Amino acid sequence: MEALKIDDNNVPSSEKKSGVRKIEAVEVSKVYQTKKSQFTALDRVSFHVNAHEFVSFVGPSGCGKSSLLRIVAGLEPLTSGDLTISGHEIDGPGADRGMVFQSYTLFPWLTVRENIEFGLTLKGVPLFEKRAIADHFMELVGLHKFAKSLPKELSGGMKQRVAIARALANNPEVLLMDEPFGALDPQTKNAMQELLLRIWEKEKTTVVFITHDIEEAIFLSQRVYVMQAHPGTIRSEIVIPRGLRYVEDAKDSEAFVKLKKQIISLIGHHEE
Ligand SMILES: Nc1ncnc2c1ncn2[C@@H]1O[C@H](COP(=O)(O)OP(=O)(O)OP(=O)(O)O)[C@@H](O)[C@H]1O
Repeated sequence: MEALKIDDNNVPSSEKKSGVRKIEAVEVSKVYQTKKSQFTALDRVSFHVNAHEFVSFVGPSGCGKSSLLRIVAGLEPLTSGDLTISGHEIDGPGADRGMVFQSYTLFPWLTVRENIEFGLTLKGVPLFEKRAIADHFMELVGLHKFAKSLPKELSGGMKQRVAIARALANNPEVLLMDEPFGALDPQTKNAMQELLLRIWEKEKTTVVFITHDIEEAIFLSQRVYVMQAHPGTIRSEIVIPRGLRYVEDAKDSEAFVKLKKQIISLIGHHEE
């Protein structure tokens, strides 16, 4: 794995400190068994995510991004290697991990409030507490006026805001996001990125984010793992200077564009 050297003078010292390891993957491989053959989707992938960190994975289609996230979510078993969350091996889905997918996964027959309260209802959280938690997260994603709306009455961006609120309401240690804004129009996508950053800064949830969109990964993350396909491996780990996104028109700044080009060339080189 090759590490790019990026000037991180803008990164506040608090972000430079190596934090507590939340997720640790050591040589994780995933081999899918089809009827006739085997397919290695991930080949000895090692990475880590510190507590409260925002880490993205980018890479060409088929490099195993979704497989990786599904393994971390416990939805898919790994074939070999070690994968721990807070030091514990992952052996299935758990309340410590919340998921937000690209496709809208809200319950269509439940209102916004009921969708957000769903996990809390399952856990038997008392009504008063449940209401207060849902109120907090509806406020956080700006949907308090839509508490009684059904998903079909909401736009795509609003549905994803409910999905984020629903995941966070369960107080997960890690938020796993698989192309959550992939189906949104550019304007809504930008607004959602800003919202997610505000939420992350406020709640300090650990976020693992999968995206095709290099610009999105640079804008949101503290670190980006660049993957390559055939077989899926990690090509590079890039530390994103935090100051990068806090300048005006951040995505058009020289440093941002330079970084984007570097990542494109890393991915492009291996897509040939
Ligand atoms: N259940 C499965 N059985 C067999 N092969 C699979 C299975 N799931 C994924 N694969 C293969 O593993 C590889 C990695 O798939 P994965 O969806 O993880 O990649 P990805 O990087 O998320 O792709 P994309 O960006 O296109 O969503 C692909 O070649 C895919 O065809």
